[in-house]
Amino acid sequence: MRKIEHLGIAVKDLKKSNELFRKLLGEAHYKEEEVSGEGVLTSFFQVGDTKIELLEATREDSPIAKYLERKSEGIHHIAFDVEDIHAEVARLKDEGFEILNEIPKSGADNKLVVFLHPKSTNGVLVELCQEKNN
Ligand SMILES: C[C@@H](C(=O)O)C(=O)SCCNC(=O)CCNC(=O)[C@H](O)C(C)(C)COP(=O)(O)OP(=O)(O)OC[C@H]1O[C@@H](n2cnc3c(N)ncnc32)[C@H](O)[C@@H]1OP(=O)(O)O
Ligand SMILES: [Co+2]
Repeated sequence: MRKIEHLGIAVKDLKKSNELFRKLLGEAHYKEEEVSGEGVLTSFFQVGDTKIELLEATREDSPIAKYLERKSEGIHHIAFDVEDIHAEVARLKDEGFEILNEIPKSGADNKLVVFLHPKSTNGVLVELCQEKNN
């Protein structure tokens, strides 16, 4: 794990939250991107060498919609940058973590992503991400 790539925050209204986080961070988001496979519309803010990812649900069965039903807005996941996602998945599986998708899927911002079940990580949803073209 090289660094915290981003923190994911579940929000109800991306437009309003973009404005709120612009005020908070002093700089606007640098991109919005829909990831249809995950049922989310994301927006990214650069903070030093890491990022904040805001996530709004785009459909009822989106993980973000389910999360907001059960809990409230707030930190949804922590994402770590990894050099070799397949090697990390194998290592973490060996260590007994529950991998939600062993085959990396397409995330936002040109990344391959894998999630670990929060039940195996002290209640924190963990995302691994690897830059697609490295
Ligand atoms: C675009 C991409 C990117 O960055 O590139 C993204 O981030 S996409 C981000 C959106 N995509 C994802 O999150 C994909 C991975 N997530 C999932 O597969 C799912 O959301 C799960 C994490 C498995 C949760 O789904 P579901 O609630 O249906 O599952 P379940 O019944 O197995 O487990 C339910 C238990 O997990 C807890 N739980 C659910 N979501 C949680 C979260 N984000 N953080 C911590 N705990 C969480 C529930 O409160 C419940 O706890 P109790 O049992 O104690 O009540
Ligand atoms: Co994420």
